[in-house]
Formats: sequence, C-alpha cells, structure tokens
Amino acid sequence: MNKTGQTPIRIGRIDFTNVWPVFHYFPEGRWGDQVQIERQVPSGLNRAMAEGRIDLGAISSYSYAEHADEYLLLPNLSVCALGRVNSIFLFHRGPLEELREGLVATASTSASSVNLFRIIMRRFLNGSPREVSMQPDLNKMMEEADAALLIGDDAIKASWMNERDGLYRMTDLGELWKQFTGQWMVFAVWALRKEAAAANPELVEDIYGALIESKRKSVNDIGPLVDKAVHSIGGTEAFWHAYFHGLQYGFGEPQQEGLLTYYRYAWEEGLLERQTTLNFWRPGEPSRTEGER
Ligand SMILES: C=C(O[C@@H]1C=C(C(=O)O)C=C[C@H]1O)C(=O)O
Repeated sequence: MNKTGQTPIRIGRIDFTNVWPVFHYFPEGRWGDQVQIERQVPSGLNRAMAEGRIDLGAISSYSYAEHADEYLLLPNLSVCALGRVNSIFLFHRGPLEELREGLVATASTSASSVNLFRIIMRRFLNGSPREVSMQPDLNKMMEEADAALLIGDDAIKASWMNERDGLYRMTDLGELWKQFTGQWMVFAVWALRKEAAAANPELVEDIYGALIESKRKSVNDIGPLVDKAVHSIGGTEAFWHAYFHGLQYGFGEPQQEGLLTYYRYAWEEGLLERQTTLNFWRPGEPSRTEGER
C-alpha cells in the first residue's frame, strides 16, 4: 500500500536495448508512487513475475507459457523478428552439427532463446548437447564449452568483439528459426498478472496506453534512440538503425502463429508440460479475457 491507499503496480523492464522503443517515452513519474519500475535481465523478471513481485511487464515469451494460467498478454506488444535478430547469437568453433553431442554454455539471463536452441537442435539438427548455464561472458563460456549462447546487449557486445578478433563462428538464432520454419519468432511478451488486472483496471489501462504511445513515438522516429545507444553502449549509427528496424514490437496474427509453433514444438520436445494458448487482456474489459485459439 502507498499514501493513496492503493497497491502500486510494479512494472518489469528488461534491462536490454531491445525493449527501448516501448519504454523510451514511457512517463515513469506520471503516477507518483502508484507505479514502480524494476529493471532486470529477462530471467530475473520471469522469476519476479512468477512470484508476484512484479505485476506487469516484459518477460521471456517462454515464461508466459509456463504461467499462462496466471497471466494475460498485453495486445500489440512484443519483441520479435522474422529472421535475423542481431542480439541472439550462438558462438561456436566448428559446424553446428558438431554440437550434437557437445557442451553448450547458455546465458543465465535467457529463457526463450535457450529453449529455442534446444528445439532447433533436437528437432532440426538431431542432437541433444549437454548444457551448462553461465553468466554472460563469452570468453569464460568458451573456456568451459564448445559453444556459447548469448542474448541481448551481452550478445551485441560479444559480436562486436568477435568481429574484431574473428575467433568464432556466429549463428543468429532468429535466422535459423526462419530457415527451418519460415515463421516469426517472438522473444519477449508483455504480460499482466490476472489479480492486478482485476484490482486496478483503470491504472492498467492508463499504463497500457502509455506503453503503446511510447512505441508509436519511437518507431515514428528512431533517431533519438539510435543516438542514445551509440553514446551509452557504443557501435555505429548504422548498426543501431538496422537493429531497431530488424526487431519488431507488434503482436499480430503472423507473430502469434510463430509463437504458437514455438510453444507446440517445445511441448512436443518435452520442454513444456502443456500446450499453450494465448490469452489476451482486453482494454476496458478487465474481468473478461479473450481465449485466442
Ligand atoms: C531479442 C532479444 O530477446 C530477448 C530474449 C529473451 C530470452 O531469451 O529469454 C527474453 C527477452 C527478450 O528481450 C534479445 O535478447 O535481444
């Protein structure tokens, strides 16, 4: 509870550049102490959301599937790509086929991409490498394992380092997924805990409107975000322009199809316990949810 006697809404913000468009113009202070923002890597937010320490925010799409009974999806928001992502890389020494019985170090920050990698290996490359989960540090990971899976800004920085040093092959998992399925891959979704939707419908609607408005402004003119990325992270303007254009932030039919394929494969490969449906929160109708296929 806060001064106004209302339970605040705690929002999770992935601490990677890939979500900037949805948060860059989000007016954090508009609601005083009724809205709090928590920044963490995806695995941290997945856990916080599952434990009810966060009410709304960006999480791994895989984590939604694990908790679909407790969450609703916010429409028209995701982090997705059709093909290259440029921030989800497998670094490896030899051909991918050599990893069938190898050891892969996976970033402890990820859920969606680790499971995407498992699906691709099992289903399309007929392998089941052993895994070790590690902090995202390319050099340390490659000391321990035959390959390393990195995501987000850690993957971007490691890719720059590797382009300079030319040590490893790099495979973009978004590109591989498209090669094998022809579909979109959705890496992050915006989810909402059902009890927060019921307890605070107007505030949720306000927050949702502000996220959509931030996305609209950012996509309309990506220039300010590119400048900020160059100054705070490094790299060239051309890189960040291509990055923000390669990623998409909507969640329409084709993206939903791609995500459902991913969930179905995860279930068929024994990674998820159940088949998953996409249940969306609907603005203005807090108590009704839309069961979509
Ligand atoms: C596009 C990306 O997707 C991220 C990958 C995630 C995961 O693997 O669990 C979670 C959220 C996304 O922000 C990225 O890592 O850059």
